[in-house]
Amino acid sequence: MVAEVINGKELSTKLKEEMKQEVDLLRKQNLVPHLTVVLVGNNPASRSYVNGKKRASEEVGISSEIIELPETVSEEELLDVIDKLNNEDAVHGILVQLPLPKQITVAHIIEAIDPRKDVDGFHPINIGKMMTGQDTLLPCTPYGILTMLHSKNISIEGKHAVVIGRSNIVGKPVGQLLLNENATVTYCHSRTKNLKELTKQADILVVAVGRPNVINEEYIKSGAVVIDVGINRLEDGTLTGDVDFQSAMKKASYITPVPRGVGPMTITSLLHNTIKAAKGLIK
Ligand SMILES: Nc1nc(=O)c2c([nH]1)NC[C@@H]1CN(c3ccc(C(=O)N[C@@H](CCC(=O)O)C(=O)O)cc3)C=[N+]21
Repeated sequence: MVAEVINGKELSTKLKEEMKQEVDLLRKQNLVPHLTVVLVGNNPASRSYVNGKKRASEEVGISSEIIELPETVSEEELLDVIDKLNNEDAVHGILVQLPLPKQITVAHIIEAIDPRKDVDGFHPINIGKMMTGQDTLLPCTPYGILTMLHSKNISIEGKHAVVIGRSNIVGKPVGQLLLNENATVTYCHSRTKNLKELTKQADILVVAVGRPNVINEEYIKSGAVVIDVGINRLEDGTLTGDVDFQSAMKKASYITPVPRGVGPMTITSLLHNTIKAAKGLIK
């Protein structure tokens, strides 16, 4: 079997065209969706991601701004910035780029964001709504992954989904979204003892480890759907996922590449959430 590649870049282009139409209509009603991104410090990867988000916003007509704060900013000062944005009616979405410097406790920042403006879907209220199956702003990477599966009409109900990774921003919520669509979900992580035994049972395998080449054909059941969430920058500057793509191609039915896979879909979800927040759909 040779897997079909799910091209996230192409899918995101198509979805951005649809969103542009919707934003054009909103603009005619004098509603200009606005995203504010807060960037702390000078991490080049963060800067590059933030620029990608701004560029994508412009493509669909969402207005966006980047607030840059120094690496030395205090938690109090950052909370102050968030408070102002919470109270600014023209700001519909607030995203604080992670990671943050160590003097700042991430949970304090996330909890300070108005849940209705939490376009990352990281606020505990939004996580709780997601867990209880209520409509809300969903975490961008997991939502992007579900959109990729839906785009290929890949059925989720009754399937065994194995998620490797248990971060709050990817592993845990992607498992929850798959469960919400009636998958049987297994979480694996660094303390899992029989990883290969478990991954070989997966109909849908989501790999969010953060290390290159941790999964190859030996870990994959024939015909499985393989979703690679890894973004690893190698020494020569190239990007690679967590999955050995060439090897996995031989076993999977569908596979997502890196780059041009999950990454662009994360940004597409952010735009979707910003439009949803602007429309005031989140109570
Ligand atoms: N508050 C917050 N929200 C985030 O959503 C968030 C974050 N912090 N911190 C960092 C991670 C990472 N992330 C990516 C988004 C797009 C690509 C992406 O578009 N990647 C392209 C390649 C881009 C390139 O060449 O550098 C691709 O995979 O094809 C990657 C990574 C969002 N994150």
